Amino acid sequence: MKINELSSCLAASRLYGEGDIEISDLQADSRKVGPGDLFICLPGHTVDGHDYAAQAAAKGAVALVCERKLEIDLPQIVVDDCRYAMSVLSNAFFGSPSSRMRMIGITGTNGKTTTTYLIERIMQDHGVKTGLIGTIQMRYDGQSYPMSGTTQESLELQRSLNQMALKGVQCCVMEVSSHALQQGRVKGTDYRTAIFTNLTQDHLDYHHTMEEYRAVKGLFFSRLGNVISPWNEERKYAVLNADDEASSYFAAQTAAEVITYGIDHSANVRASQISITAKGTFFHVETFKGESDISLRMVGKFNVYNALAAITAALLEGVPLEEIKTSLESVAGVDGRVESVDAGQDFAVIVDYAHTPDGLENVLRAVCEFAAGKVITVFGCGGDRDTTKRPLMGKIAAKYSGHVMVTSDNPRTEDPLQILSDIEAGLREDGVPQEQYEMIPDRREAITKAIEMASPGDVVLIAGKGHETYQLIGGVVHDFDDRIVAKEVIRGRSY
Ligand SMILES: CC(=O)N[C@H]1[C@@H](OP(=O)(O)OP(=O)(O)OC[C@H]2O[C@@H](n3ccc(=O)[nH]c3=O)[C@H](O)[C@@H]2O)O[C@H](CO)[C@@H](O)[C@@H]1O[C@H](C)C(=O)N[C@@H](C)C(=O)N[C@H](CCC(=O)O)C(=O)O
Ligand SMILES: Nc1ncnc2c1ncn2[C@@H]1O[C@H](COP(=O)(O)OP(=O)(O)OP(=O)(O)O)[C@@H](O)[C@H]1O
Ligand SMILES: N[C@H](CCC[C@H](N)C(=O)O)C(=O)O
Ligand SMILES: [Mg+2]
Repeated sequence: MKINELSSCLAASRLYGEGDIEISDLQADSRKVGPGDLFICLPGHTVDGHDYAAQAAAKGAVALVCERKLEIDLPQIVVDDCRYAMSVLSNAFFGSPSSRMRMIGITGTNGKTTTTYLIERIMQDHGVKTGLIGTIQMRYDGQSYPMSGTTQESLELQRSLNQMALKGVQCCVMEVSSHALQQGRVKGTDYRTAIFTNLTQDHLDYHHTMEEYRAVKGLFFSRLGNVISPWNEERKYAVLNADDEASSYFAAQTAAEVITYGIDHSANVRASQISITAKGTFFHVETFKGESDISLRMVGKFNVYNALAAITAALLEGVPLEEIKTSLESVAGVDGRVESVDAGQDFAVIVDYAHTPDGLENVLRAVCEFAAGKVITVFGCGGDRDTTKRPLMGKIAAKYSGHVMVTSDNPRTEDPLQILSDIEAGLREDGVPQEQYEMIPDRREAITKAIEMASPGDVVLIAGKGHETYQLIGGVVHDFDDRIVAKEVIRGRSY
C-alpha cells in the first residue's frame, strides 16, 4: 500500500511530503522497525512514541504517523489520535481480516481463557479451522505462539488475524480484556458474537471504579451490531450471563440480538441439576436447540457458566447440541486452571489462576466441596495492580481455608512485604487468628511449608499464577512454575 492510500483512510488526516511511496509494513515500536516501514508514534503511559521517530527513521522507516508535525525529513500523516489511526490503518493494511472469518470475542473479569478453549475444541471437532488468541497463547494451524498479554494491540491483532486468514482459519475465538477495550485495541474488529462472562472486582488501579470498569466492558457490546439484517450473514449476537446484573446494562447498549445463559435466572440456555465431585461436574442443559446431560471433566460451578457460554456460542455457529456435548466432555481441563499436581502423594495439590476476589472464592468453594480434609491455600497478589483487592482476597482465603500461606505473586516494582501486609490487613480486620496464617514472601518456601503440613485427604490450593512460568521481582523475570515447584517439594517428601 502507498502512503497516500493509507492517508485517505482517515478523512481528517493531513499528509506532508511524498505520498507515492510503497509501505512494506507498519510498526509502533521503533525497536522493530525495518527498511520501508511506516512508524506510528503512540503516546504511551510511560514514554511518547514521538520521541522514537528519529530512531525509527534511522532504522529505515520511510514515513510516520504522528499527532504533530515532526522536524524529521520523512513523509508524515498527521492525525488527531494515533491510537485510533493505528486501528484504522492496520485494518486497511491487512485487508480487514476479521471480515474474512467468523469472530467470537469474550470479555469479563474471569473465565475468558477457559471459555475460549472450550469453544476452540467444539469448533475444531465440528471441522471448522479455528484460531485462538488469549492469555496463555495464540494458536492456529497447528502452531502456538507465546503472548505477552491477553489482547494484542490493534496493529499486532490485525497482523495475527491476517496470518490466520491466509492459513485458512474460518473462525477465531479470542479474549477481549478491559484494557484492550479502553485502549481501542479491538476497534474495527468485526465480531459476530460477543460473549460476557461476569463482572467482579479487578483492575481498579486502571479503571478506578466498578462503574468505569463496567462502562469500558460495555464498549464491546455498544460497538456490536451496527449492521443487522435477518436476511444475510451479518447477524450479530450478544451472549450474556443472565445471573450477572451487569448483563442488563450491556443488553440495553447493543443493537445485536441478545441471547442469555445462566443457572439461577431464566435464560435461553440454562443449566440445572448441577452436581460437583472431585473428578468433574454434571449438569442438565436446556437450550433453544434441544436439551442434554453433560459431564464435564472440569470442577466447579463456575465452569458450568463457562460451558454454558461455550454451548451458546457454538449453537449460534450451527453446531448440533449432541456434538457440543461430546466435545465438552472430552476437555480434560485448561493449563493452570484447577490443574492437579500428582506426584504420588496422598493429598491433593491444585494449581489455579484465580487472581481476583471472585475467582479465588469460586475456586475455594469448589475445592471445599470435595476436600476430605483441610484446605491449605497459598496465594499472593500482583504488584503494580489493583491494591484494593488484596485485603478482600485475604479475607476470602481465610474464610474457606484451614490454613493460609500469604506469599508473593509477581511483586513487579513494589515491595513484596508491603503487598503481604496489604493482604494481612484483611485478615486482621476479620479477626483471623494468627495461628491460621503465615506470611512467607518467598513463594517456593510458602509452597514447601504448605505441602509439608498436608495430611492425607487435605487439599493444597496454590492460586494466582496458573500457567505462568515466571516470577517478576523488580525488573527481573525469574523462572518459576507452581506445578514444577510443587512436584519437586512432594518428591522431596519421598512418596
Ligand atoms: C497499561 C497498559 O496497558 N500498557 C500498555 C501500553 O504501555 P504504555 O502506554 O506504557 O507504552 P509505552 O511504553 O509508554 O510506549 C509508548 C509507545 O512507544 C513505543 N516505544 C517505546 C520504547 C521504544 O524504545 N520505542 C518505541 O517505539 C512503544 O512501542 C509504544 O508504541 O502499551 C504497551 C505497548 O503495546 C503495552 O506493552 C503495555 O502493556 C503493559 C505491559 C501491561 O502490563 N498491560 C496490562 C495491564 C494489560 O494490558 N493487561 C491486559 C489483561 C488484563 C486482564 O487480565 O483482564 C491485556 O490485555 O494484556
Ligand atoms: N466463570 C468464572 N467465574 C468466576 N471465576 C472463574 C470463572 N472461570 C474461571 N474462574 C476462576 O478464574 C481463574 C482464571 O480463569 P480464566 O483464565 O479462564 O479467566 P480469564 O478471564 O481469562 O483471566 P485473565 O483476565 O487473567 O485473562 C480460574 O483459574 C478460576 O479460578
Ligand atoms: N491478567 C491479569 C493476570 C494476573 C495474574 C497474577 N499472577 C498477577 O501477576 O497479578 C493481570 O494482568 O492483572
Ligand atoms: Mg485470560
